[in-house]
Amino acid sequence: MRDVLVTGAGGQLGTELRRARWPENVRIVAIDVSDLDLTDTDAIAAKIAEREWAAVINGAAYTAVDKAESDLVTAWAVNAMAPAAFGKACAKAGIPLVQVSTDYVFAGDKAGAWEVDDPVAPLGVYGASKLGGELAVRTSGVRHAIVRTAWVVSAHGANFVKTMLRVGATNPALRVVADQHGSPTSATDLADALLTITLRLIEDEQAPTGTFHFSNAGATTWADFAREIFRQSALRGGASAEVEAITTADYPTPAQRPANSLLSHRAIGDAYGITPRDWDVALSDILDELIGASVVVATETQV
Ligand SMILES: NC(=O)C1=CN([C@@H]2O[C@H](COP(=O)(O)OP(=O)(O)OC[C@H]3O[C@@H](n4cnc5c(N)ncnc54)[C@H](OP(=O)(O)O)[C@@H]3O)[C@@H](O)[C@H]2O)C=CC1
Ligand SMILES: Cc1cn([C@H]2C[C@H](O)[C@@H](COP(=O)(O)OP(=O)(O)O[C@H]3O[C@@H](C)C(=O)[C@@H](O)[C@H]3O)O2)c(=O)[nH]c1=O
Ligand SMILES: [Mg+2]
Repeated sequence: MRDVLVTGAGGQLGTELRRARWPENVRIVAIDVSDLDLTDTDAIAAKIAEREWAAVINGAAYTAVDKAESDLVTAWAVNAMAPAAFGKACAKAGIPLVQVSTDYVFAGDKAGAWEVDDPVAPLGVYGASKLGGELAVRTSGVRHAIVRTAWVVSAHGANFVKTMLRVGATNPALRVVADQHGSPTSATDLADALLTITLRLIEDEQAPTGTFHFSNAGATTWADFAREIFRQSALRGGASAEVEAITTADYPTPAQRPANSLLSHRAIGDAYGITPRDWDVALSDILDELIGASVVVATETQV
């Protein structure tokens, strides 16, 4: 049996990694803060030394983007120091580390999709702390894959889809920013991609390492994403609301966010043959789980 340690067990990604179709000889040991507090770097080293792990997927993070602006010590502890500790401990144990990172390492000022080696320039504490985690993993000497993703959504945990459905249930109209561009990512699809990468890293010492991008395919804005959520929700008899397109300036937040978050899939396609499906198709699976499958109304003539 190969044991794979997964942090962030109760998060969006951790939940989907637990549900993913791992081979029978792989056991997922998913842990949360009660098993291991990631601000305790000694405890991280002890957890890795505890047994012979096959690999580690660090799916936990401090993901409250606005809160991080005023809580930077905790954000840096979880997002940078913990990956550093995992990098060091996994290098010592000779096992691969899969670290998850974010589009928010980029400034968002590029016209096209961000390539893995494009210059990073985070706009806020969350992005900077995640970049710190990337740099620490890269310089730890561990065999690693850093997978940047963006706009992660799922039927579980806190995310934009669930926020829209909750707020849309009691409000006829919502104001949503229309000048931030990106691709939503189903946590289920991200988990599948990480499964592929992790298994290759376990099985093959020569498996591709380095930095990769994964999101679902297709570009949208938060406003158009919200519209599609309500369109598909209404088809299922769920909440619906009008979406008023606003600018980032109309929606002030503590943290600045990138205007363009689009991630290129070139590296992950070349190295691992992973080609993501369209984001609106992935969204449909999430709404099936949250609301139920779409109702097909039969138009029968009553006699
Ligand atoms: N969500 C998104 O839109 C995006 C996420 N990412 C990255 O993807 C990865 C997965 O994110 P996602 O699943 O959405 O995040 P979630 O916020 O859903 O889950 C994060 C998990 O990390 C845990 N965690 C936080 N602090 C600690 C700590 N001190 N010790 C142990 N566990 C802790 C949380 O536990 P608890 O809830 O108990 O605090 C939670 O289970 C992260 O690396 C994130 O940075 C990248 C781009 C977009
Ligand atoms: C709820 C709401 C949000 N917005 C805006 C704010 C923001 O620009 C955008 C999305 O809101 P969120 O709160 O989901 O944004 P945010 O938490 O910044 O999402 C980010 O999380 C981190 C962890 C990442 O790594 C990123 O990839 C990204 O997914 O929509 C509105 O315009 N209207 C609204 O009613
Ligand atoms: Mg958020």
